[in-house]
Amino acid sequence: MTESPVHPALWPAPHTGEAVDATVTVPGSKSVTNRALVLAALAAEPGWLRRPLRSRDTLLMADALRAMGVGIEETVSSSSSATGELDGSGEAWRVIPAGLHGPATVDVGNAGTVMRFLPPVAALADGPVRFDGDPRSYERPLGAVIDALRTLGARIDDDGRGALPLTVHGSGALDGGPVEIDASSSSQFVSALLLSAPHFNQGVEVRHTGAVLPSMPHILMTVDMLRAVGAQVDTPESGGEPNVWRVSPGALLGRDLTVEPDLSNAQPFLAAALITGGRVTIPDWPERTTQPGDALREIFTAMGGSCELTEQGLTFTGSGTVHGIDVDLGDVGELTPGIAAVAALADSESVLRGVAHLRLHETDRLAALTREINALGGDVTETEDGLRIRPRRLHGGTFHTYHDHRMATAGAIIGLAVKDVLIENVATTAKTLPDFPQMWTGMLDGN
Ligand SMILES: O=C(O)C1=C[C@@H](OP(=O)(O)O)[C@@H](O)[C@H](O)C1
Ligand SMILES: C=C(OP(=O)(O)O)C(=O)O
Repeated sequence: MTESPVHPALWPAPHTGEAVDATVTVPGSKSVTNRALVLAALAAEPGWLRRPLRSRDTLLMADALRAMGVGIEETVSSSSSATGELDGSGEAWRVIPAGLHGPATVDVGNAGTVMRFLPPVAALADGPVRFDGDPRSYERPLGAVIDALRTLGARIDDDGRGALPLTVHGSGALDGGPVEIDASSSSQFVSALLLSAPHFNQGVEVRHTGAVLPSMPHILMTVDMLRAVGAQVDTPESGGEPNVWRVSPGALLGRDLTVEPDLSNAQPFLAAALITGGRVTIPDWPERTTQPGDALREIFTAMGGSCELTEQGLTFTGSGTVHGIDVDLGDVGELTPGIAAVAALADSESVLRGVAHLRLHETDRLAALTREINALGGDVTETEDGLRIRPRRLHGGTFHTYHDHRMATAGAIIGLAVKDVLIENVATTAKTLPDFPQMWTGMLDGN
């Protein structure tokens, strides 16, 4: 772990001895919103994005596309926004595609989706696009995307480390064609190349050469969303070769898309029902989805409790006991911090497998979870590809978050069951869920 705990603000995590009983409306999916923005920006006609997530990661994506010339306007139902700024008051974004222009500057923050999905878009711009971001963005893997784009015809200046900061010198078009890529450290490498590929002269054929490929549902999300805007995509699931995806060149439709709630952001609220033996309903839980958070129905049921999907949404009911679990989370890695928090409160040991790549997420999540749960009296050890968690009686203390939104929500889960837990820099949840503290206290008030 390279970062040290720095932020002074400490948030007393709400604690309760009672079963929670609440309905929690969760804002839109980060992953869907940021894909939809890219695809709408590349479409041949304007489109709508309804109930988009407004959070740091998605506002950075919107700002970056705007910097390259795309129109993104906030609309409200009764009157239109005076300035067109994305101030969060509107209900939908209207995306008006335009020729992509440089020079432009893109701040990726610490958003994996922005730092991976946009360099291929920038390669289509007619001038240089400079990418920079938070200190952690310099450490997150990007070299495979840079190399792949060079193979496909792009000119990119970086400092030779295969990471940010960098400049993509867009020339208005990209050849495209076949490319090999090792995406074992992030599925976002594959998604990035596929999303822009309808605009490459020859489309793309992406061949993953690595030993493992994490977060497969997120690649399926990319493929589904591409097809929904008219792209032709051949995949291993549609009878193609294993680990090979092909996208044909072609125009994309402007669509009217309503974004599903972010099921990974629903996780802490479902966890609250599980660990307090309570009940939480998440409205608008989709019947079918590619979001990895849907796996929580199975995982949290195996850890105790039950769930029911009705017209009201997904209701999860805790049984009053929490069991440990032995599970491969390779497909659903972003759920690991929340599952680790619940596992620390369980009645038996857990082993979380298949998530070595989490060492390169917002922070080294395996090290951060181990250090912070153990600082509260826990017994967590890192394995080669995950965590072994032996539940212990935990005590209060400061839970550091390392600029990682999911560390903050993991700490809040523990604080619900353990008195006097202080979350350092809970504001880091703004990456994907700016209202988290209010939503969390609202849940305890039964809202
Ligand atoms: O494509 C996406 O929207 C995402 C893919 C996953 O990344 P990795 O494959 O790097 O884990 C996931 O963890 C991240 O939160 C979002
Ligand atoms: C890994 C995550 O984010 P990013 O999109 O920045 O990779 C996450 O949200 O858990």
